[in-house]
Amino acid sequence: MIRFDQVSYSYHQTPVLNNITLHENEPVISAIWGRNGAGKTTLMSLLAGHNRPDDGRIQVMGEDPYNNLAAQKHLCYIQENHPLGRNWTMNDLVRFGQYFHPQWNQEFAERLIDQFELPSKKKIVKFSKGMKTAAQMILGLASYADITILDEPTNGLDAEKRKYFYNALLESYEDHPRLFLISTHHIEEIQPLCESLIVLHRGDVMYHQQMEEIRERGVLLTGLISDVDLVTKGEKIIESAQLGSTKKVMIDASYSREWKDIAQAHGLSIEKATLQDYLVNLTRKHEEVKG
Ligand SMILES: Nc1ncnc2c1ncn2[C@@H]1O[C@H](COP(=O)(O)OP(=O)(O)OP(=O)(O)O)[C@@H](O)[C@H]1O
Repeated sequence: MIRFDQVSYSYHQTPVLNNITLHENEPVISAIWGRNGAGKTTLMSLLAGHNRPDDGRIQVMGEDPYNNLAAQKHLCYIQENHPLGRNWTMNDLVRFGQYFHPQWNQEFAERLIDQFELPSKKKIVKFSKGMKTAAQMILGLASYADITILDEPTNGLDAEKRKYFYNALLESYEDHPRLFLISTHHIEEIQPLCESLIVLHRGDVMYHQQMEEIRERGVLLTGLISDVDLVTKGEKIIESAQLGSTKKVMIDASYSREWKDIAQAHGLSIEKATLQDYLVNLTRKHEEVKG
């Protein structure tokens, strides 16, 4: 469905994406995670055809997305602070959606507008931050575009509205499976919905894996320093802290039956790290190793 082959991109001679290769061949919900400045927005805007790579090739449904209507008809890219007409109301936004997206689902759009309690005649520029985000997400979800790209889709949404968004995302995906690429800093909330995870780090694809594999990773062990050191010898430790005679470490391993047995045998407490903490530590460790 999408392909990046050895793609590089720089802003004014400063490299931002370095020789990226990334293929997503199936309709899945895929999360893109990375720390600030990792290159997520740049990658998404290249995919949407807003910019052209310096090197390499990008394809959307077999087409180069840059300046190409044949690719654009498959795409819906909702940026953070998506540019909308100054005088637009929700009625205008829906008309725009119907006009630009051949697979637009009007009934779904109307239902979401009701659910998010968005006034149909008020100018969107006068909406609150969360209401603006909801308006943009309705455009993305109801587009039913084959490739839907959402940049930080829950920014400014309160807990209840985020829940509405996740339910709407799942409903629309189940109704019409397609590729969703969703960049987020809030990986814990969205990970149950995602089948794939792309981790971008300093302009490189550090991981592109099945979510079910990566969500099991990150084991926290706590106990006496000597016991912790003994069982973690040879393991990849991605975080470590000591307090008196107690040590707590996070290791880059799967939270398995085997690790639970080892912990019990050595009197250590064991927990699953959150995915967010695991990814933060993993990318930090990567930086330390690379120097
Ligand atoms: N228009 C631009 N001109 C120059 N540099 C830019 C421009 N846009 C982004 N950059 C730089 O490119 C790098 C990647 O930025 P990008 O916005 O793609 O990262 P991101 O992963 O989306 O970050 P965040 O999580 O903070 O939104 C950063 O170093 C940023 O400063």
